[in-house]
Amino acid sequence: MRGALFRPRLALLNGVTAVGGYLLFPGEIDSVRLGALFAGVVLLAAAGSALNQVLERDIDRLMERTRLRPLPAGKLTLTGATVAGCTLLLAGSLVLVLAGRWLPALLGGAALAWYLVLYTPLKRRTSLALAAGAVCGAIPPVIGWCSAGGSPVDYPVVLLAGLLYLWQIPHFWFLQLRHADDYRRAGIPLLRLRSGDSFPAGICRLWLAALVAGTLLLPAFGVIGNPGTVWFPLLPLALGIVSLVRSETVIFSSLNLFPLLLTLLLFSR
Ligand code: HEM
Ligand SMILES: CC(C)=CCC/C(C)=C/CC/C(C)=C/COP(=O)(O)OP(=O)(O)O
Repeated sequence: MRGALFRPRLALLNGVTAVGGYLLFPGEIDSVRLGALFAGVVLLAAAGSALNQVLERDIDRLMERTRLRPLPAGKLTLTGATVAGCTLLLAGSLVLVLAGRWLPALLGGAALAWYLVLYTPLKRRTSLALAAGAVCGAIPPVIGWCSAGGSPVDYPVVLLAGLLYLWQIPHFWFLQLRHADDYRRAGIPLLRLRSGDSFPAGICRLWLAALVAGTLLLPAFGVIGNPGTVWFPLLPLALGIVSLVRSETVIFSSLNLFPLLLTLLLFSR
């Protein structure tokens, strides 16, 4: 997906995590509202990707990983990418409003604003931008929970969003380990614990252990209920095994399954 303006896999997985938030809410499943929620979040996440690439077209040109994207590759004009992103932004917001409530659309707009106005500029200045960026990716399940009728501060969705927040840190760190030279070339600051050192993979694995521990809390708080609890131990077990693998590329690809597997467990509630 190195040349995708909308980064479809990232957008679809954000839609999946929004569905997870919807399924977590106790009550009847309204399939039309669920479909509108999924479509709305996917459209907003795709809009975010396109507008992020408009803002980052200069550094995307400098990195092997992103130089084939439509803007640096000259396949799309700046106006074309901006119009595409704004069109998806409007479409996604409209679909979320038509799904029946204003709050999900407001949360979606807030997540995009946070991503484009805060995270994207901050990323050029400090490696701690990641802590801000992870807020964006933790919002889709809250959108789903609110679309089902819940409040953003209900503890089950706070726990689910908190776990997704935790997951995004190693999700990015293992990518950063693989593309460190790319990021240095683009002048993007990377987290280092001591000046000059490259980032120790050990910290990433320690964080994965924390993610396993956080995942184990889900049944304790009733987030995963029967019959999901029968299958549940497979998730932290798989996560624990992945964290022992040597290849950072394999860990990055395997970690991308985490939000999907978590949502499947919520389907089985
Ligand atoms: C702090 C938050 C996040 C950061 C910094 C981040 C960073 C990245 C980066 C840099 C890539 C590589 C993209 C490329 O090379 O084109 C990527 C890929 C990906 N991200 Fe994230 N991401 C974040 C949050 C999320 C969230 C919330 C999701 C979904 C729930 C997600 C799902 C994915 C997927 C599925 C890929 C693989 C895309 C592909 O290969 O096409 N990410 N992420
Ligand atoms: C509901 C809704 C719209 C939620 C927002 C979901 C969203 C856009 C999550 C992605 C978060 C993120 C920081 C991606 C990486 O961008 P990057 O610029 O670091 O990646 P890059 O280097 O590949 O461009």
